[in-house]
Amino acid sequence: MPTALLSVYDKTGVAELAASLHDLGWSLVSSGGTARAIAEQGVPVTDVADLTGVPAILDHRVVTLHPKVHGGILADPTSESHRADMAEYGIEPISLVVANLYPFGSDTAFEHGSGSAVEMIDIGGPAMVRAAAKNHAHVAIVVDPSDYDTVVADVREHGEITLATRRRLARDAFAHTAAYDAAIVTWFDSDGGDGATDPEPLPSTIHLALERAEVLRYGENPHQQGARYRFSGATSWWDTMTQHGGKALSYLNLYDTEAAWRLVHRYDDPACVVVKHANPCGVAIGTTGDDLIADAYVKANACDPVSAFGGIVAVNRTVTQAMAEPLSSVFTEVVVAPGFDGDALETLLAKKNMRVITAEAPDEWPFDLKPLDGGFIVQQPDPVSLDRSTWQVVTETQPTDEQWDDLVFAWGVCAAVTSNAIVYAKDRQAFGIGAGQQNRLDSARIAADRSDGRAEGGVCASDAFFPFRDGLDAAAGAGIRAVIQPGGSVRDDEVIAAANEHGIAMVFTGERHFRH
Ligand SMILES: NC(=O)c1ncn([C@@H]2O[C@H](COP(=O)(O)O)[C@@H](O)[C@H]2O)c1NC=O
Repeated sequence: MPTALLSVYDKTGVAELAASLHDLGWSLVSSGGTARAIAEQGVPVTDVADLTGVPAILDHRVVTLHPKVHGGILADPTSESHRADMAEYGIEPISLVVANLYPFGSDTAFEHGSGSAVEMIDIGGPAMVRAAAKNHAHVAIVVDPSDYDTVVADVREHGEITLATRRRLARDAFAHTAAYDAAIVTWFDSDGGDGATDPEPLPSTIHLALERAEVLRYGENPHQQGARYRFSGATSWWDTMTQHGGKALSYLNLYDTEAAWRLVHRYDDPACVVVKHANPCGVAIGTTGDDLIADAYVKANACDPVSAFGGIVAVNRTVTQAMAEPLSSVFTEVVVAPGFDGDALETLLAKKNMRVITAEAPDEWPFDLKPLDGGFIVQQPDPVSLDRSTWQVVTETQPTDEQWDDLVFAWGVCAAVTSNAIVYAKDRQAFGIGAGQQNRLDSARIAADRSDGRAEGGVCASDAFFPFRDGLDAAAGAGIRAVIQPGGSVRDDEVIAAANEHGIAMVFTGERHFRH
């Protein structure tokens, strides 16, 4: 009669599994709480304390850590010396381990204070999981309740859990304990484990444990496979968002939607962002009329309607019917918002190719990783401050109140644009976004070209300093009256003099926002 050892934190389905195994002739051993859950269903089970002769001690820190348990899991029945040890110490073989761990890596575990978080570090569980996974030639290990049916089906069909299943389960088991340990390391790095040590922003090791959340139709191009992965055991707004019909999101939809969703959350006022190829091609704040979010959309779309075709639209307010109507006449891949009025949703869902998404605000992850041969280059994410208290006016001319509003707005947009980035804006509406050029002058030319005179009297934002006065002269030529940039060029004096010559107000933020 084969023996299964069951010791689970998440008791979902464990009594049903135990009942099935019992019906198939297995005997069952289980740790205290799990044994009770099984016995309550009338299934015979031996408490592990009766097997080891030692009760759970040290407040559950030592329960299954015993040679009779680990010997039973790790024994190789084909080994003569193992068989001799088993006979000498009265060890019975265990053919199946069902274990799931204290949920340390989950959001709930992090709600515990430091002291109780330590108690959420499972020791006996991982020891059993790793032991069974190591000995997968003879033992099956199940860490996920969704595998219970597979195990029962295997036993019914083959009289045992097949080697193929055992290998797959062992692989998943090691992935499970690796993710578990990664969560513990991350917890130490986030507050030093005791809340007293300053976390190191870029620690000596980074432990990524990712689980495939969805397989995508393809990657960036149809010949590349693509999938979305998330941190094991954690969820983000991507997991909680609701897609109201429409086709599945593609790899590029995910990438561009993230860019749009992040940028629109930079603003408190009703705002709309249109993104194409990860760069904004329209951004506006709603300022006029009864329906500010509709106003923001119409203005954002007007920035560059050619690029907005097939774009991603993000707003930071509920989508109204007044916004949905003009939006429905523009081919749009994705619209993402915190909510939709009922009639607006109906209007948009009538557009078969539009993916309509309700989502929560995005989170920030502590690392920004970019692949490099043999690893990644890692940095902290770029925090973009729109607080002007530390900014400095460096020209004789001071910005007017309206220009200040536009400068703050344009700085927020500019920091989300691929370098070199130049943004022309007026009345908190972007009119020209020059992105991704290898020289700043070309970005300025593109911004001026796209603005087509509409930013006259408005402002210009530059993600890095102007190395020469030519960019400033180009902005002046386009009728720009105020400029925001980090400053810090060896030719700042020359650039400031140019601004003074043109009677332009110029603000230095002291912070560069290159974006590659
Ligand atoms: N200390 C031990 O020997 C030990 N053995 C098993 N556990 C864990 O205890 C939980 C099950 O306990 P119970 O069956 O008493 O509810 C499982 O999450 C299992 O991983 C242990 N707990 C923590 O390390």
